[in-house]
Amino acid sequence: MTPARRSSGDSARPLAAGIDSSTQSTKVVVVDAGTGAIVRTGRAPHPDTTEVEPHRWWEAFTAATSGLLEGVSAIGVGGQQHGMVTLDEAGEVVRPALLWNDTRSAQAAEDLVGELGGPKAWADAVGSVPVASFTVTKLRWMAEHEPELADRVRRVLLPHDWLTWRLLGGGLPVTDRGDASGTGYFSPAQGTYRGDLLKHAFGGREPELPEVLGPAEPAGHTPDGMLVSAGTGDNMAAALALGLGEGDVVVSLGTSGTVFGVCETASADPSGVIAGFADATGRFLPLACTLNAARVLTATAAMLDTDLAGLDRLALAANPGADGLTLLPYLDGERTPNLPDAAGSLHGLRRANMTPANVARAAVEGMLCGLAAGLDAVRAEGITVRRVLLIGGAAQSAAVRSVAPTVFGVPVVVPEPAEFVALGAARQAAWALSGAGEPPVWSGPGQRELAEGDVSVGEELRERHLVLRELVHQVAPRRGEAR
Ligand SMILES: Nc1ncnc2c1ncn2[C@@H]1O[C@H](COP(=O)(O)OP(=O)(O)O)[C@@H](O)[C@H]1O
Ligand SMILES: O=C(CO)[C@@H](O)[C@H](O)COP(=O)(O)O
Repeated sequence: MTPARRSSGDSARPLAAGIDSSTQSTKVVVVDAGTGAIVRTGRAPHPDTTEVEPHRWWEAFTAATSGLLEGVSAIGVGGQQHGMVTLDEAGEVVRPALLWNDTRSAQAAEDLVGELGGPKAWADAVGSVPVASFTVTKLRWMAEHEPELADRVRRVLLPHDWLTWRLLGGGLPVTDRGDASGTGYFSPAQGTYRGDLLKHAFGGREPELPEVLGPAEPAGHTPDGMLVSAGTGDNMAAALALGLGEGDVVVSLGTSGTVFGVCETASADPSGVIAGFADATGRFLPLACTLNAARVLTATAAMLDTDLAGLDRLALAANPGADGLTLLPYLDGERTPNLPDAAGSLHGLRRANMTPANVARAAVEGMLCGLAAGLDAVRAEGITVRRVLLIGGAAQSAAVRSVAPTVFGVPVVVPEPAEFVALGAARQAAWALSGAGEPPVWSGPGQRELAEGDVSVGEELRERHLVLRELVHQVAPRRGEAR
């Protein structure tokens, strides 16, 4: 049946919707497609686990969009990267999706890197050296641990691919080069899948993969006529919303901590620190990702028997440097550096400095120092860091805003309002709707520049972080030390 198309003529000002289906929740923005002005917003939580039944994302999407999509002409989905969604012959989910932050495939990652020529060969082939986050390692894990289930898999999708496919009401799944570049079986430089790597990883099985659409290519229409854009990964969507210029580097503090900029050439970092992703406009998005960001603050607040506002108050009451306390927050293991089995450390304790305020401060400083190391890695890729754009849930924290300029050592701005993944997905949808060669020009977000940091304190904090990191490297379980 031909869907009833909603043309932009249905109303004087067409609306576009953007979805952010990230680790902890689904967020929705509905905007004026011409200006980007926000008209409506919604959100709904996701389960707090590292394997999730994809239908739970659909439930969250349904709840978050309830009553919001009336009159919307186009919709796009930005999703958490890397998650493994497996479908059988009938399009049913074979097993719950393994998310980017599920580290069970760490050994599979090491094995794959060793089997197929080592880190440089992987970086050259797919732009990244796979760690447990990457889809290809999850497929290897499944082939080894759940071979009967693996035999049933006919298609492999990413979270945003699956949601887009559900929005379209079925048919052949699609993706975009941004999200595809996080699989470990797609070459961002060539713009093609590496079916040979997928087949090897998945024990000789050759599941079908979604077609890779161009940045503004429509994926189709929903049964009731909304245009659906290709969608992309959440970091790529945020980059599209922010319209990054020369010298702009984003630090996103969600469940993951990410550091990225946009450039014209593909990255291939054999150290594995930088993932050489593609972006959502036809360019590239070198990115460093830590496993421990916003949740370091929620976990520390819980330990101190307070809430996030209380944690802010404590951290701001402490001296810079937390009187010598250093927290290395590998609370869920770590991805960068690749220490999936490591644990966190609190170092430098003395009777005089063991206060809740110092622990709160050390948590904020420790989380940010991990991202400062990511900034150095992005610089090493040739990206100029003139200023940091601070986004993600934990960018709302007053303590984070106070400490970030010191730790990063460059000017830091906080763009407002906050939901840039959803806004980027909406911008992509508006772009696909317009049929134009370039994304719509929206007035950029309001920006607040944070007060300048203290250069010498910043240097000392980063140095302390690196020293503790070296110590932890020496005692961390050996498997994680390969890179
Ligand atoms: N004021 C705040 N201070 C510190 N953390 C915050 C604050 N507001 C939200 N967060 C944290 O931000 C996280 C959610 O951020 P978000 O970017 O939406 O994550 P994700 O995209 O991974 O789902 C949660 O862990 C939440 O506790
Ligand atoms: O794995 C990565 C990037 O490579 C993560 O950034 C995920 O894309 C999840 O993002 P958040 O939910 O933390 O925003």
